[in-house]
Amino acid sequence: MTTDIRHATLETLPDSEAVALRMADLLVDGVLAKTEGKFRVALSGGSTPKRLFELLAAPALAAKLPWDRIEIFYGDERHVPEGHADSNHTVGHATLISRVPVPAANVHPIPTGGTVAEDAQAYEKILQVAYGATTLDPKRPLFDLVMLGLGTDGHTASLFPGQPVLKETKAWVGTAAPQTAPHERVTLTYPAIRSSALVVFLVTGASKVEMLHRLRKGDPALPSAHVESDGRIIILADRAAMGENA
Ligand SMILES: O=C(O)[C@H](O)[C@@H](O)[C@H](O)[C@H](O)COP(=O)(O)O
Repeated sequence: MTTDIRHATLETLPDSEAVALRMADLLVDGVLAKTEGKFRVALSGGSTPKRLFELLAAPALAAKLPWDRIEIFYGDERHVPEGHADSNHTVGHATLISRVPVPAANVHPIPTGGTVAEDAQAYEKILQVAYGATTLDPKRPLFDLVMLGLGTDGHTASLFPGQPVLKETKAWVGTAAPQTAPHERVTLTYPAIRSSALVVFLVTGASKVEMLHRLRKGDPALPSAHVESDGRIIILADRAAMGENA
């Protein structure tokens, strides 16, 4: 049964550190509960997840995870050369991947060496090989966990307002050329995000108050409000994003 944003579970935490800790718990619980096959997680980009990545890389927590059974993907990527400071994989690699014993074969950065269209197609192929099929089955999610952020314009991943990729109903990966953010982008589409056991939005800080309020109401003007999951959706928000510290 597909979950839409109005049926998401909201958890309000005291601050961004508590949000990161709760996300880490959800990840550990999910990985340990998965008894067969690899746990496929799509990491979100931007600045919010950095603290989560640092927590997951901390020795005490890292030791709890069977890293050989975790496959790491990204929800989106800025179309910049490998190693560029603005790349989500540069951040993910520096703060998490380089610090934990996850096998290199389990890490799938979004390609950025070709044209943005070529790289989107290449990433879709990577996902299909990992999934073992080219058609998504609602009863068998592509991702065990999709982490998403929330932009101050209501975007998520690189599903930005007004972008043609918002209308994509078949492809798993698309491209975006946002006017309000740097770089062309490669992004998971709604169908790929929907193929998930759990979607978790991480929303922290006072700058997100308006968008979080509109997201929770399912405001159709927000690309993030069209996110669905074949599993569950959880919104982890701190008090600042809920406007409670005003
Ligand atoms: O590549 C990206 O930038 C992200 O995927 C994007 O969707 C991000 O999650 C939001 O813009 C929130 O960004 P912050 O966490 O920096 O507020």
